[in-house]
Amino acid sequence: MAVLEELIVNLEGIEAVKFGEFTLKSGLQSPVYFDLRVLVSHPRFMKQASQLLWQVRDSAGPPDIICGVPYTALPLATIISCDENVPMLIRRKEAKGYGTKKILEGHFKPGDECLIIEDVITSGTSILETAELLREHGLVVKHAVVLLNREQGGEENLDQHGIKVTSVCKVSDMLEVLLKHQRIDQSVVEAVRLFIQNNRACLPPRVTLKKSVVDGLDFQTRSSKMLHPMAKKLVEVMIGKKSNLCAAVDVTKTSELLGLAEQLGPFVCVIKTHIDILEDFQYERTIKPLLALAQKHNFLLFEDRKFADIGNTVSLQFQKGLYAIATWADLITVHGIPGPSLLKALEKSSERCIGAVMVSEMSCEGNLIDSEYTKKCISLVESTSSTCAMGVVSQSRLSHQSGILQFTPGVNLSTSKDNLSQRYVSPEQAILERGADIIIVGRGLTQSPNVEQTAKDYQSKAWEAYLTRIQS
Ligand SMILES: O=c1ccn([C@@H]2O[C@H](COP(=O)(O)O)[C@@H](O)[C@H]2O)c(=O)[nH]1
Repeated sequence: MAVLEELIVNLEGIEAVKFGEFTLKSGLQSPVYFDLRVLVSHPRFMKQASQLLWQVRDSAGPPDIICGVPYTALPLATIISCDENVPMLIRRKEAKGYGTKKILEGHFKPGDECLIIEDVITSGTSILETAELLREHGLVVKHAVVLLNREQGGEENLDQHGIKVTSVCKVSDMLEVLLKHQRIDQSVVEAVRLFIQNNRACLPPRVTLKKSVVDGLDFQTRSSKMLHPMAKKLVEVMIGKKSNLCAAVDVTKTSELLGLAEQLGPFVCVIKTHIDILEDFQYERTIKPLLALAQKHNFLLFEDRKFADIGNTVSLQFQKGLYAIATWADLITVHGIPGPSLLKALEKSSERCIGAVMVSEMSCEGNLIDSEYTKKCISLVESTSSTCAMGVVSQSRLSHQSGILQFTPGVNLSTSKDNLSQRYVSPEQAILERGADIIIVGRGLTQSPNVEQTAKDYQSKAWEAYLTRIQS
């Protein structure tokens, strides 16, 4: 008998899988019950299960580290760790209230790729919780291996969050093996199949958005609290055009930039540039026509320069050089690392009252920003909102001051990630769950075969989500 087949038969034998009538935690009546916790009493099967889990891991190669979802998968992960000589992390369910107060035990480096080990997957919630914690600590999570997939939607749910699930065994495989070995009859197989089919599990909605007074306020009302003139101007454009869509036009030719600005212009409130990626930049041929399009279609220009140096250097980078950003941009991104001196330098370097937007969280997986840094960025933005800062780039609602605008990148309707660790959510998730005021969409727009129609679609989805948020 093949190892998997033998294991399945033995799992039934030790009552890790039972058939009958069971009332689940949710109140549902189920014809099947899985309890893989009993595996710990059967070392031979534990070993078999661990070996099979390791064998099915993605062909991408060994991970840097593994982490079992507490508690049932912890011993399985431990066996794999020792047998395969791969380091392991322990995730606590609650942080210790004393000593190091750690929630993750073990040594790791940010950027290490961590494979999650789990016994059973239903909706994927437990794997997702573990993955989010690991990601918050800078680990990269792309794969999870599970012993038993209940085929109730967990695999698909996790795919939406950039996690590929590989399972040793699916419920349907298990049923076939047990039928073959006459451990169950056809009527049980049918009953379990029907139950699984009718009870696909959804992930609970993400609740990253801390309920904030800001959520219930419309842009008109918030405008009266905005201290920065550029914030007020942007909100006026947004209300006028019913658009909270910012297009990130990351292209390398001036003609492409201008062509896309012409197509996108009617649907967006802002066009964001990385002006230094243009191969043929010429102030006269690039900036002048871009400014004309901004005027024609009534959008603002946002240079995503992400300044991060000492005041004097930033002041030069802002005003001088080929790009002379201070002469044309309405908004500019900055990092918080240098502290208040950077904002002061910007404020003194232009009379145009350009709005600074601080990158306080990033969308890419494995970034090194932690919650302490984020908090410091927010207090800097809030304390300078009358003079320089008008908003933040973030993945969640961080400021509860209604005058601060939140820009959220990492939005795409057709994919959940790119191949360089960018992560995406939908416009609705960005606005309703993460608190975005303005969504930033790049390739979702610029690589569309029908730019205008796609822009219209993002614009209406984002505006509808904003209307839903202020009404709820
Ligand atoms: O955390 C961040 C900060 C900035 N960006 C910028 O947004 C766009 C996103 O482009 P997509 O094609 O939609 O991925 C891009 O210009 C980034 O520099 C971000 O993605 N994440």
